[in-house]
Amino acid sequence: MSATKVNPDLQRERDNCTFNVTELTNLLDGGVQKTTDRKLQEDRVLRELMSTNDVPAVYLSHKEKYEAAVKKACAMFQMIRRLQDEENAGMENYQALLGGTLGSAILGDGNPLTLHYVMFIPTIMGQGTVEQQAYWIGRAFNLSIIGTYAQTELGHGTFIRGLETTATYDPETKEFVLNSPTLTAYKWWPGGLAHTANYCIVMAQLYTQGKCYGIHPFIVQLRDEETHMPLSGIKVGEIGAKLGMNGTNNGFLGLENVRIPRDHMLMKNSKVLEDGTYVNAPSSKLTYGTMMFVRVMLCNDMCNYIAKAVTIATRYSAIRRQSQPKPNEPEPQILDYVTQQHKLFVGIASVHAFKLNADWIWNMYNNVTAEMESGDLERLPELHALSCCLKAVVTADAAENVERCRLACGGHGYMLSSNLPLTYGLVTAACTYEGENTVLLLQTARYLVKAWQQASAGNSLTPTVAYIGRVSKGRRSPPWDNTIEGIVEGFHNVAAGKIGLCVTQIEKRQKEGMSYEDAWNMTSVQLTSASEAHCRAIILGTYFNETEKLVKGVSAELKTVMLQLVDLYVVYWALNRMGDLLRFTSISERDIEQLQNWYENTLTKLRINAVGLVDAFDIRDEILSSTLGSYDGRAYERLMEEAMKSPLNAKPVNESFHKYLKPFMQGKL
Ligand SMILES: Cc1cc2nc3c(=O)[nH]c(=O)nc-3n(C[C@H](O)[C@H](O)[C@H](O)COP(=O)(O)OP(=O)(O)OC[C@H]3O[C@@H](n4cnc5c(N)ncnc54)[C@H](O)[C@@H]3O)c2cc1C
Repeated sequence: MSATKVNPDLQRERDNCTFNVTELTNLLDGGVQKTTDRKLQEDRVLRELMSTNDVPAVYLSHKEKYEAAVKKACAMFQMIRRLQDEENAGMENYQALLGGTLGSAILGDGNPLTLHYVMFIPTIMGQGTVEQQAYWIGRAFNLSIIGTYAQTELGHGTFIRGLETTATYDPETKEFVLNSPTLTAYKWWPGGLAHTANYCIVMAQLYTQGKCYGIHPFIVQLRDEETHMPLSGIKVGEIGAKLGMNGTNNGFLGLENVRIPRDHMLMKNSKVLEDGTYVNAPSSKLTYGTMMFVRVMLCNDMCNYIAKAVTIATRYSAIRRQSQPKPNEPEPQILDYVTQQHKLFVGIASVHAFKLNADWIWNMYNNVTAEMESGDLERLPELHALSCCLKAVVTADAAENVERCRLACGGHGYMLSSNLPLTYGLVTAACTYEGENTVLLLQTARYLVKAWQQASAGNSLTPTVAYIGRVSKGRRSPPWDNTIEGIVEGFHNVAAGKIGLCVTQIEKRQKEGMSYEDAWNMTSVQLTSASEAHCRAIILGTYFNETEKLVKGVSAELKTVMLQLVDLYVVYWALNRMGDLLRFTSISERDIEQLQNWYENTLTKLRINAVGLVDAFDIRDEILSSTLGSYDGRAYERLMEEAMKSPLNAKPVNESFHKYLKPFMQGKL
């Protein structure tokens, strides 16, 4: 770590830490070797790609930001290409450079080439025939062509069947003709579409022999490979400035009689034959695998962003002193305020909880895939339901945690140089892309309602919803048990109780004459709440169970802290959802009082290790990119150094004084 002098308050925190920080770092990385590899990779990438003398990106214009992002993205992928050649490495280099750690250190506000790697190539691999893969993948992998993925339109995002772009087969020429029949049919959002990509996977309604066969993927060339000029019939551009991710070059696309060869339709699943005959393939489960992979990656990325935010806010809270609660005593570190601990420590625990949950669902995915190969599809809907709600809850919690960390830094957290606002921009976007969160929660709710109905009919349920069976049979909930296991059980009762109420409500509304759809819509606030409760129960239970396993192999000191984090997280959520627990369990006023004390005592126990816990995330200064969170704690010096980089500080008097202020002040304007 940094050799510069460390702020004495921060140093004291490190001296007082009760566990071995490196032991925890290794555990979080997945082993000593993985930590060593990660550090080596960081050394190499940062040495080559971080330029210290650039003007801070926040002072660039929108256009300059894009141009700088393209320059860095090219340097990044040039490096990956070399590393892949030298080491014959797997996907680790891509994962690190596209994600929330190294990727966001180099391109802090998004990467215009991300979609090429995370959507264009995987879609060709998942949905292209072997011949199509052979034709496209090589060129795509070495970036001879740059692609993106265009699904969302101006008029439709969630409702895919409502997309309006058409691809009509012309058997005369053996081509598809693509059109955007209306303004709302324009593709809108795809990353890299505006000025970066020259190819694109366009999702369009397939028409052949006069019939519509629904949404299918087509590879469309957008720009000339030499001049980069848009091809005839292609109307392409940028959608404009956004809350964040201003480096991703999100674009729009209109198509006017654009002709593409028949074999540019990705035909692994369904085909259109030369004469225009449509051949429907048996539904492929492969697309499901890609989706699971993306969602798990997203959960891991969210962990990285929360870890960053909470590292910044915790270190800053250790060096920041404010107020004087006891007369004649020095101002305390703001980390000593229990309200501050309440804001920060749940963020630290969330990183652990989400990491373990992401690993757990990934293992489950691999097991279910193995079952599928032997023809057993039983757990597929369960896995789908889980991945939907987990994505929704993790991204929403990540956004909440990052924003809370920003607020925890007071005014300085509002500075872009704290890197908290930019991090929020990246995280909150994930609440919308890869499935809008409310819509995902409602998808899980459909599964839960079905599970309730199956249980009521006496059928057995798959493991993650087995608890519904117990409650749906009307057994009284057991007496409240004020332990971690008891709280997790309580959350199961809340989830099952909420699902049961939703089912009752829907049935009642239908009996009163509502259609099922209207009854569903009328009940949807409760349905999303039930879905979230189900997810909370899973997250809490998994975090507890997986930590119990993990601590068997760690030192006694680390074990104590890891279990304290579990206590904190589970009790935090119990207090946070007290209304639900009161409604659906037999928790008493006395239990609540005990929980509140337990929570406050756990905050106090964790206080001494707060800095050690965020140090264990081992996020180096270049990746944190924050004036407030650096390892040495020189927040004030860095704030001033960054302020001096503002272009407004280049001259003592700004021209506007002579042009406007002075004449105005002297009454001449
Ligand atoms: C940063 C960013 C990057 C993106 N990148 C891409 C990309 O590369 N390629 C691409 O194709 N798209 C991309 N998207 C688009 C993204 O996938 C869509 O925005 C997303 O699917 C949501 O669709 P929408 O915007 O149409 O919202 P809508 O679906 O219109 O949602 C608006 C509101 O309506 C609600 N709603 C909608 N349907 C229902 C329902 N059935 N029940 C209850 N409520 C409902 C939602 O909950 C939400 O509150 C990106 C978006 C963002 C923000």
